[in-house]
Amino acid sequence: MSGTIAVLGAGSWGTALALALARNGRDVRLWGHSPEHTAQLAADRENRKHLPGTRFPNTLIPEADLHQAVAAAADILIVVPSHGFRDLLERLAPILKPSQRLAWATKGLDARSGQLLHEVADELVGPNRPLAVLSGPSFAKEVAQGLPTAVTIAATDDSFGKDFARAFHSESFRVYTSRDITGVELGGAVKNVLAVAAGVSDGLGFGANARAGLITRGLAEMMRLSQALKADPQTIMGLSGVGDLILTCTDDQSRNRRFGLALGQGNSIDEAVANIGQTVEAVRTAREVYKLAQRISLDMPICEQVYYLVTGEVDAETAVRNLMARAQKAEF
Ligand SMILES: NC(=O)C1=CN([C@@H]2O[C@H](COP(=O)(O)OP(=O)(O)OC[C@H]3O[C@@H](n4cnc5c(N)ncnc54)[C@H](O)[C@@H]3O)[C@@H](O)[C@H]2O)C=CC1
Ligand SMILES: O=C(CO)COP(=O)(O)O
Repeated sequence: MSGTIAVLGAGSWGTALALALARNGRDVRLWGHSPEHTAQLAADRENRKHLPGTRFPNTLIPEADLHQAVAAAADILIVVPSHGFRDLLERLAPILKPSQRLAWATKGLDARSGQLLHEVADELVGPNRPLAVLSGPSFAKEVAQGLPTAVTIAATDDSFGKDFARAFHSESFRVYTSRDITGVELGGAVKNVLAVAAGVSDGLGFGANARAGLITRGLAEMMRLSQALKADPQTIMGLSGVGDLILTCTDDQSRNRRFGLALGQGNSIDEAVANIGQTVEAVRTAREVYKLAQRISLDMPICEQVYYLVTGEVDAETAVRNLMARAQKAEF
């Protein structure tokens, strides 16, 4: 990755990643789907409105026009919420050049088909285009502030993986490479669902034992799903699996955890989503993970109860009772 990188998606994560790339000496075009928001970013290069103290380097250029952002770029990084991933790829398909490689930092599954995002990318802009995913324990605000962070980049193509990692890698942003796209994507999607469960438990005041139990049994569900989909179990023990699971289940910067906390404290789904005011991926991902587990007859009881919660079929206390009432079984 030596030329300009187009970061498509100017929410908190796209902006933080654009900052990380630009600070690392890369030319970046940052496209957002709201022209007003992009204009505001261009007018406020000190980033005072969103995150004071995170000035945009001169090499970071907000761009309201998708075609211009893509035309200027050697490679593309998508950072829109998962519900916008397929639509954006459909817009990109006719304008991407064959030489442009495609990466994303979106966490979730395709809401229309339940597919993993690399399957959607392969279908819409493949089949031979190098693809990569960036994931791991990384709150946008901390990355934007330049605080130490470690993530994983999994790529279909070793040279793309290495180039993309190099574009980000710095003293404050450590990037590990992987070939296991499926495992990295699964970890990033499922941890959001489990963070809701951890939040619910804490919102109900269940304490530290319950939280640690949920994280550990949640990890077992993540592992089971990754094995069923032929991902590498080691990936689940890495940054994009257990690393992000711990981060998201234990720190209130997580929107998914805060969503669960709000439900545990008796708020409705709509109230919780409105109060957070940003993307809460698990509201959709819980549905997709549930359907996937059903399709392949996989036991994922915590994810299942989160699905019943987000579809309004149970309340927080019933979800917990349902989990605790399960038959006794061997741990492994
Ligand atoms: N914020 C974080 O700390 C991290 C977020 N992520 C992931 O990054 C993705 C994006 O999340 P955030 O930037 O945090 O969300 P955000 O809520 O901060 O911003 C989302 C942005 O996407 C735009 N948007 C909404 N619908 C869209 C569509 N259909 N097409 C294009 N753009 C659309 C919104 O205008 C907004 O600017 C999610 O999948 C999230 O899980 C991953 C790691 C860290
Ligand atoms: O993925 C994240 C950190 O790695 C952000 O989590 P939330 O979307 O729950 O805020």
